[in-house]
Amino acid sequence: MDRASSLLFSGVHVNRKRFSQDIARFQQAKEKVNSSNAEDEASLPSLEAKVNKKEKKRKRKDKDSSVVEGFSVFKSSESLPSIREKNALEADSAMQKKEEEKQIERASIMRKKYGIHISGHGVPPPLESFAELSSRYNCKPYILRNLSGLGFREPTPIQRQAIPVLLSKRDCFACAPTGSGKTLAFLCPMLMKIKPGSKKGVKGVILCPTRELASQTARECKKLAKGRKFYIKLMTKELSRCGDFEKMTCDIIISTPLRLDYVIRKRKLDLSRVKYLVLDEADKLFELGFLEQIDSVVKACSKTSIVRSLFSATLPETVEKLASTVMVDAVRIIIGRKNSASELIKQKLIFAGSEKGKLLALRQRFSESLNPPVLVFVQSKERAKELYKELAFDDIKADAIHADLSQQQRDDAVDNFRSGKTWVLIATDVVARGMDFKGVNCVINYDFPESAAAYIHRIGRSGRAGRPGEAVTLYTEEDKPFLRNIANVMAASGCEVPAWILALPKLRKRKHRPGRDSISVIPEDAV
Ligand SMILES: Nc1ncnc2c1ncn2[C@@H]1O[C@H](COP(=O)(O)OP(=O)(O)OP(=O)(O)O)[C@@H](O)[C@H]1O
Repeated sequence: MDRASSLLFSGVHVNRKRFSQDIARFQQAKEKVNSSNAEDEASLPSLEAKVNKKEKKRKRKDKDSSVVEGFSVFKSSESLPSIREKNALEADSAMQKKEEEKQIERASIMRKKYGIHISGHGVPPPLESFAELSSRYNCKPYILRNLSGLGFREPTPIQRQAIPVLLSKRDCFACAPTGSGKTLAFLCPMLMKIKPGSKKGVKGVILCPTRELASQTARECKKLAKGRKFYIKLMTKELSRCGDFEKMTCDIIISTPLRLDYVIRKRKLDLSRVKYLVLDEADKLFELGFLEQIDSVVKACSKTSIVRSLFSATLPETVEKLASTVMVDAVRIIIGRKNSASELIKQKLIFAGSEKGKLLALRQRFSESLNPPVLVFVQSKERAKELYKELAFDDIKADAIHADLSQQQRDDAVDNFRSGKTWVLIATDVVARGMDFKGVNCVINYDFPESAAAYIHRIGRSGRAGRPGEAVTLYTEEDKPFLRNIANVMAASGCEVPAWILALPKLRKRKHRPGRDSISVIPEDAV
């Protein structure tokens, strides 16, 4: 008996004969079941394979899920350091933010201390010292050596702010008092950013309104570049006419607008690689007489990444507006009060009544005290010649400089005044801007200046680089209505001005250039 039937019938006595048919039927059914079991067994490998496959799949799934789980576990077990990393990063950025805030605060304290006013976004902090040129901007040692050789111990306010702005390749408007070191403020970044001796053309252009100023700037540039093989060229008349610019190595060109415009028009010089363009005495350069030439130079300096800058002691809003059409995202830097005279200059107004009265007043002053070097400004070359003739009769070492002289004569007049051979230099406005005659003790406005800006620049020939200076302005009845403009400048720089002058009516007319009686009192045949 097989096991199933024995279990089914255990302990039960069955009459096999009586139930033989049922047993036979049961037997058939059992065989059927057995045969079907046998069939099932035959198909077992495939089923097992299926099960195995399923099992494998499950295991793989499990494995996969364990991988995923593992990964997530790994993630969560690795997330500790990552959280730490995140925290560290956050702490770092918080510290960085704090440091930035401190820097901003330090910068604003320094700006306050030095009277630096800025507008524009992301303006770099001012320099604390020249040494920062190395630490912050990787400046080559020769510049620091030259600065120290020139006796410049610390940067002036305009240098503190304009140098970082230009080094960060931002266009800029810079307005700072006369004699406050604007020249170095634009020369220094230019030399730092230009590779000397490149054969690829001019990289720096400086425009000045007069040949004298261009020549002075070229000399200053060479002093600062000493020790490096820079090719710095002053655009003289001869160079503009005969220079072969294609064969010439030239890193920096310093020129008046007229000369540079000439070579551009003659297609002698390619300025398309210029990286730095400086307009010194910018408000003068934006006057009608220069405008076309400036336009031609600005167009010729066509590099898109060019850095353009405007410098002057006087920058009227009209000029800023006009210039802003060619500037990109410019920073504006004002030192002290905009369009004001240097506070180092003691300013005086003297009423002389008439033209004759002016000559008397001048003679009297020179007889009482002549403290050379003295600069005397007149309004025209004719008047410069006349006054020179008058003073030549007195025992004064005087000379004159004006546009009727040859270039050589003008250079000699400047050199003799600089070296002390000339005590009194009679000049037109040709030397009113930018000229750095060291130690001019007094500026005398023999003829009333034509505008407040002209006044600021003229008197700014004294009181330079921290030294005190004096300015005397003679006026006649005719000049009285224009006194208020000058008096405002005087008052703004802390000089005393009579109340009646400040109460004079405002004038619409800006320029004052009246016809004046001749200075000469000496008969023509006596000369
Ligand atoms: N950091 C400095 N320390 C001492 N002297 C300096 C410094 N920088 C420039 N100077 C000197 O100051 C004098 C005036 O400088 P600069 O001619 O550049 O003045 P400026 O601001 O351009 O004046 P202006 O408006 O009349 O053109 C120069 O004799 C120059 O050598």
